[in-house]
Amino acid sequence: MDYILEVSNLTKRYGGLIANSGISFGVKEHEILSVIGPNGAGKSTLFKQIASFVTPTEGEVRFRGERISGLSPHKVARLGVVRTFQETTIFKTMSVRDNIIIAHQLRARTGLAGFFFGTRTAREDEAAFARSADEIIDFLGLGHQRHEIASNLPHGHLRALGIAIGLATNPAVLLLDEPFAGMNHDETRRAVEIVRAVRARGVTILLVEHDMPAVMNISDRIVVLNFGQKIAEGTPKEIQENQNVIDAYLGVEDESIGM
Ligand SMILES: Nc1ncnc2c1ncn2[C@@H]1O[C@H](COP(=O)(O)OP(=O)(O)OP(=O)(O)O)[C@@H](O)[C@H]1O
Repeated sequence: MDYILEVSNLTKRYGGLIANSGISFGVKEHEILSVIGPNGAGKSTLFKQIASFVTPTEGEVRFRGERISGLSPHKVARLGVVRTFQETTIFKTMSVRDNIIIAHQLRARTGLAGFFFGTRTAREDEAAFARSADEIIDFLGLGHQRHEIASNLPHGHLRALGIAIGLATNPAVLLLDEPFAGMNHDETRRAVEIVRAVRARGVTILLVEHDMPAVMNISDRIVVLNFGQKIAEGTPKEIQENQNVIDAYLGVEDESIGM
């Protein structure tokens, strides 16, 4: 089986604490794969290692067969593995459109300096980026907010802007960090549709999420972590019926696996 992304024996220790222990799995091209697990299970650590924000203690991540562990997050993003930017990396005082245009710089011929100082190549790039930004805005249904300052956006739209910024970097694999957190039912339904539409553009999607109904609805496959280890992997139905998973979630008050 050819995987677009392969996680092999990934282990991360923080002093005596083992945040991830010997985690292995593959991600198929164009699938939506969710990583779930109770609080502190090691999901964020796994994501940070895949996007190379954190270097593994042992093991490695391969993208299209090439080892990406140890490369800078910037390089990994350029190769096509992009973690959606947290709200903190959205420029709050800039418009939706300008935020997305700037995100295109990640794949630009010139650096940010050219963008700000107006070199010719940068000006050509900027026109192309503006067209692409408008296309992404329309695709994500953010048209009414195009010129809105990011800090004025309601929560759901801010999340959509995060996805838009991720898309602007033209990813092959998009890592979504709790894309449905803090959303009401309608916002979640819309966000699920957006994620599906992003996949339909040919993007492979990995997500960490606590909203179990949404995870069960959207995922092709699910990887379950508990205490830093992978305890299960399978389709939503297989995961819901897996005794190890049910046991891991028993006694956890604020989470359920949607049964
Ligand atoms: N930089 C760090 N230094 C020390 N310990 C860390 C660090 N990052 C994470 N940990 C620990 O590693 C374990 C796994 O944390 P992680 O954030 O990956 O879990 P999680 O499954 O994402 O949790 P949540 O669902 O609450 O976000 C936790 O015990 C956490 O305290």
